[in-house]
Amino acid sequence: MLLFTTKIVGWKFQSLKPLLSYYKNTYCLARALSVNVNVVEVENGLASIVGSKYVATSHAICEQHSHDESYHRHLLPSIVVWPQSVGEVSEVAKLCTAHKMPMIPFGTGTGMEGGVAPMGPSVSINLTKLNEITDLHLDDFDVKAQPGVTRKQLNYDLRSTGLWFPVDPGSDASLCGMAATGASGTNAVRYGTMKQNVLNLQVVLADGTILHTAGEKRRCKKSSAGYNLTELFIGSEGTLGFITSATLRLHGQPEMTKSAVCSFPTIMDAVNTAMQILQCSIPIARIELLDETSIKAVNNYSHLTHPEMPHLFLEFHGSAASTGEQVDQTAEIAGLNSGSEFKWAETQEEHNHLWQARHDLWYAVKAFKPGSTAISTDACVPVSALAEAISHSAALLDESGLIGGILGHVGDGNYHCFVIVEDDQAKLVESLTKAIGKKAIELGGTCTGEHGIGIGKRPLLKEEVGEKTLKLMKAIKCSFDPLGLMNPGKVFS
Ligand SMILES: Cc1cc2c(cc1C)N(C[C@H](O)[C@H](O)[C@H](O)COP(=O)(O)OP(=O)(O)OC[C@H]1O[C@@H](n3cnc4c(N)ncnc43)[C@H](O)[C@@H]1O)c1[nH]c(=O)[nH]c(=O)c1N2
Ligand SMILES: O=C(O)C(=O)Cc1ccccc1
Ligand SMILES: [Mn+2]
Repeated sequence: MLLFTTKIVGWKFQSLKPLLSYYKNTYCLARALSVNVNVVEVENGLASIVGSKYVATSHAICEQHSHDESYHRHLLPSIVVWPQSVGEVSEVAKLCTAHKMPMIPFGTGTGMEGGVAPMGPSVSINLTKLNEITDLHLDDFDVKAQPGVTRKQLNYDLRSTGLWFPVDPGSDASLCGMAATGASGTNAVRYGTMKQNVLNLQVVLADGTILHTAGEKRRCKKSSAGYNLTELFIGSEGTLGFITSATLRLHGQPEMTKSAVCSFPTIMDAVNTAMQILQCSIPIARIELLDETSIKAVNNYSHLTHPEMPHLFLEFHGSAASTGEQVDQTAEIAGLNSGSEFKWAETQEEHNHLWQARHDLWYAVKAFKPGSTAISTDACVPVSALAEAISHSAALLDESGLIGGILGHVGDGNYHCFVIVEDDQAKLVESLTKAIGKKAIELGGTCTGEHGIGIGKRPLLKEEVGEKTLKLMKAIKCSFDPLGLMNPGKVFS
């Protein structure tokens, strides 16, 4: 499929032969991308090329760029490049377009839906070398971050300003990758998802065009000026272009933070508590459901001793008076649903340990059976439908006989059902994830609240949005990327 047949000239190399026999096309692309490359090492038939503007890679590096945190495994990228500036991203895009070479933006590779996995010969474009935080406006609560900046890095840099960026997938993902997947996490119930927290994006299109989705320098909290191209890019999963900076909305650090856990006899008691907290409009900052299996995983992995029962992990933000009021109301609702007394994180260490354990749940789940595969669903329903959705998933899980459990950002109606599988159980998992996605759709929800469509949920997208809407989405994609070079095989088949 690759179109490079040009003669290789102007290269210094140690051994060309293995490369040519295996990866002739890759090699030609590398040459197209940079004229000053020195091949310093040849490993497993692939080139490790350093000392150039763009860096091509060894087999190990290609392997690293062939997958994210999910089970999806396809091909290795033909080559990996690290542009050092937005101009270089544009240059790479122009070259790829000239050679009709598919391009895959790579953030930190923490995605859960195979978004960075090549489906055919492709260039993986690692954006982490662009890692500046610029344009911090303390008075306006906004900041601009390049794609190499992660959420932890941003919050570390902001720590003495009184401001913070609250969207937190448990991973230390890149902020632009988070925009690309429409990420959220535990604080979204209070502070919103990436959709509510991005004011503008700089993007590079497949043909190399550089533009700002809301217009250059725009950083206002509202705008009615034309189409909302910023939101169009949020959740686009690298299929529309490269996000090369994100202008983000910041928030004031809460005056007071209180965290507690509460156990319940049944998962439904916990879910009903969450629903009632929201229906009473308590401005809770975090309300996370962990079923019995999730608690077992957390206890084992993070050395905690929670009773092996369904739990809500809770966090309250505000002044002493307002958190006190929120806590009293929440405790009353939990009590009415047979919830236990709250167990408080008394010190900063306990607080950090509690939330780190929650954020590490993915690794805790994987540690259940080392060497096996963990699979996660990501349904989201209107909060009033949460009890029905979760009891449906719990029943399916029970019937399947698989090791698995349920956890969720229940304040948003978003929950993950996870299972641990062996390789020969793929069919079983496929039917389980499909059934959970379909049920969420039937209840007015979505098959993905935060992880994206990626590879595995492409058939569900049609079911969710309908044929006409899907056709329009494809037409939009085509107007940004007429040759279909941006992350092909993702979102759409
Ligand atoms: C332990 C753990 C826990 C969680 C999660 C992961 C892990 C490992 N996640 C998922 C993940 O962290 C989330 O999807 C991030 O937004 C992915 O960001 P990366 O930078 O890693 O993108 P990654 O590199 O994985 O890419 C993801 C997709 O975005 C595209 N992309 C990346 N950077 C881009 C850019 N600059 N321009 C254009 N396209 C780009 C890629 O092409 C790909 O399609 C999550 N998520 C969540 O929402 N809530 C949660 O609770 C969690 N929890
Ligand atoms: O931790 C989360 O909220 C995630 O989105 C990742 C995840 C999914 C399923 C099981 C554990 C962690
Ligand atoms: Mn999640």
